[in-house]
Amino acid sequence: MQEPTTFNMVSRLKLISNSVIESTLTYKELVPAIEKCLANFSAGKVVQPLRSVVPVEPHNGLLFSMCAHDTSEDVLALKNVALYPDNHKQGLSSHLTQVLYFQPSTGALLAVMDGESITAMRTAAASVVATKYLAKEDSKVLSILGAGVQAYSHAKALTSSFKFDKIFIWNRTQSTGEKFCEEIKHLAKVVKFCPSTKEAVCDADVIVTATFSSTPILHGQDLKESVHINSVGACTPHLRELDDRCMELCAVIADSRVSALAESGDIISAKKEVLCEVGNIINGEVEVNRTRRTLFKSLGIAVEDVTAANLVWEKVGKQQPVGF
Ligand SMILES: NC(=O)c1ccc[n+]([C@@H]2O[C@H](COP(=O)([O-])OP(=O)(O)OC[C@H]3O[C@@H](n4cnc5c(N)ncnc54)[C@H](O)[C@@H]3O)[C@@H](O)[C@H]2O)c1
Ligand SMILES: O=C(O)[C@@H]1CCCCN1
Repeated sequence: MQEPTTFNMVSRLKLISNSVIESTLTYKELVPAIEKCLANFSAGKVVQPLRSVVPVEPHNGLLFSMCAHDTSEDVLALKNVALYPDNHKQGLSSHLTQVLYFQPSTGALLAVMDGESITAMRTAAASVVATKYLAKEDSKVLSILGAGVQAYSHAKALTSSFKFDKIFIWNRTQSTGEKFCEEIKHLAKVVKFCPSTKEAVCDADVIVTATFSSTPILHGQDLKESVHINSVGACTPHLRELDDRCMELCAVIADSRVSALAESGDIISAKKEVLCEVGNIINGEVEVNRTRRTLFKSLGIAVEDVTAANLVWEKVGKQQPVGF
């Protein structure tokens, strides 16, 4: 009998497309699953090395490799992200990603999933969890800086979990920002484009920063006394979205302390302490005063992809015939 090898196992491999994933994942299921995995992560139940990053300098690209084993759920996966900010010029997404989903008991590859919606939705779900624990309960004004994939998933996820009366949008390119406002106008009574970040954030209770900026776009002097920020961009040491004053004013809570100290340009440049991980708050180990200024520094961690991929596998992967 022929021994199973990687190559003859390929005939049983499931390939799961983005359209299938988009119609499968819901925030209703994803948010509690992400909350649980962030709690598991901070309780030491996840084996996850710091992700590796290969710069592809001639093409202004970065190739990330992110792997984790959630030992309490026994789920194993690896995500690749090709981050090419200039891809838009060729009509391609700036993040091209795949998730490899393994059988933990044998290491056999069970599925290759398109990572686009997984990345968009699990990142927004993590921000929902942070907002649940860190923002004021009566938050009514949401501000989003950016109008790309993450801006959209955050608008959808945050409004599906909390009720905002007003959403203020700023984007570097005004026409894209206005188009984005039109797309999300059903999500709040008022959805308005603001020509400056100051106008967009000065009344905000919750702020999302989701851009490729390499210099600060959010300034501490523009923040209210009480505000919660989900900072999603600036995930490499040379990028910044928040100025030093903003970093000084906020208590910083990360998805992963190790990732934040190694990867966040805002934390590294401002030499800012990380108070705790969001998982420490979920696990009841740390209490944070919601009426002060709080900042969730989201780097994106592999266990979030592992969790989202597992939901996809449980809902459609097992049943799906081989191939797309
Ligand atoms: N924390 C996480 O888990 C996580 C996950 C995925 C993406 N990200 C990061 O979030 C950010 C947004 O990702 P996306 O998928 O929405 O990308 P996208 O390509 O869809 O959108 C990029 C946005 O950044 C804006 N932008 C580009 N250059 C800018 C500049 N110099 N100044 C200000 N704005 C600028 C664009 O106008 C657009 O609104 C990126 O930094 C990305 O790496 C983080
Ligand atoms: O966690 C992620 O999926 C992304 C990869 C690219 C950099 C930002 N974080």
